[in-house]
Amino acid sequence: MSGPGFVSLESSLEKHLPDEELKEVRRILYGKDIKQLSLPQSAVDAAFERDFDLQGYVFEASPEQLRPPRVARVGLIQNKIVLPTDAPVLEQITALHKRVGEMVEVAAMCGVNIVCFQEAWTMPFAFCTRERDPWTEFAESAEDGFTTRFCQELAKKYNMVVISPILERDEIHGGTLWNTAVVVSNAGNVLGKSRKNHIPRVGDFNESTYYMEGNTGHRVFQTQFGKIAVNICYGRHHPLNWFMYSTHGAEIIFNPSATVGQLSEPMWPIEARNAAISNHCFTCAINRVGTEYFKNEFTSGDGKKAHHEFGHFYGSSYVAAPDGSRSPGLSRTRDGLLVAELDLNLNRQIADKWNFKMTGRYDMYAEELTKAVQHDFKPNLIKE
Ligand SMILES: NC(=O)NCCC(=O)O
Repeated sequence: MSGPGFVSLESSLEKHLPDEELKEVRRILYGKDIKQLSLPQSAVDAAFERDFDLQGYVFEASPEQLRPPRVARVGLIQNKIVLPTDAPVLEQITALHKRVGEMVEVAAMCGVNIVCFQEAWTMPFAFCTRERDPWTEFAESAEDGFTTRFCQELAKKYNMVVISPILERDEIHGGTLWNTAVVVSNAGNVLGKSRKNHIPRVGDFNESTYYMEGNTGHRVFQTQFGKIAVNICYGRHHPLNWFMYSTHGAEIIFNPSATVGQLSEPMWPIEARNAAISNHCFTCAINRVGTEYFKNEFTSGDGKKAHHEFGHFYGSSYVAAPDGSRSPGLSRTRDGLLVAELDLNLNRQIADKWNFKMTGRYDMYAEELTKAVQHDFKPNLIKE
């Protein structure tokens, strides 16, 4: 059942497993028990009235003698599009600003310091259609577009870092398009942007029709609340992409995504979590939610019938920690805000325990990779 009929793995386990067994299943599936974060009643009420899932968790670290805890609260927002995909472009964008704006207000009530939205949050995920019109009209300047200005207002109002993944129009380079996350500091300044490094060519993810592989490398943004990076969607299938953000010092790596049940759901709980473990950092996986309908049929190049829908975006956003623990996921079917309090001291504590940065044979890999990318590479393959 890859569609909207199944609410979440967590609710299914709770419904069907006896308490003692559930505890063991959780231990094995989710790692150490993480505490629920107590959220203000005003926030709980507002989420109920505004009809979205609100969950909060705490990832603690051990007390240290020389360092005080380094606590940051992150907010992950997943949402459906608001208007039909054939509504006028500006109305669609404005309706999404309004919806996400009211969710950010609740994030502020919960004390969130850094909020991240889903991939291409101001638009339907229309790249499946391969049509240019009107979808390229959703593209905006990362520096001073309508949406960036909106995020700057949110950032200033709530003293919150805002990560805003958009379709970028780059006027300096001939109006080219990019899939870009804009990072706005809590003072409301555009700290910078980070472009999607890996562009999918799978199923209906026809994004290569619109934009190319990003050219901003593995930027890490020093914010007041910690060093953050943004590994956009398809980059989560590339362990070296996570690794490079971590190599540049990222303490929290956000993964704003848009992916559907039929394609990737069994991979979803593993990839960002594995990245948190192998890189000694926190990761935040955010997926779009809902089913989007497009007026013109499109095909998937697989001999099957043309269709109007991409499939169900299954939400299930979650946070993973370097010790292998993770939060439950948000709903598969509803808009949601996941608030997580992270003690960033956990990163070094786990690094000191497991030593992956020390035991990693990066010099050996660097040398072998340098050879492997040459056209005349000879694999180290021994035959009888
Ligand atoms: N948006 C995007 O890159 N999706 C690709 C499909 C996937 O990574 O599951």
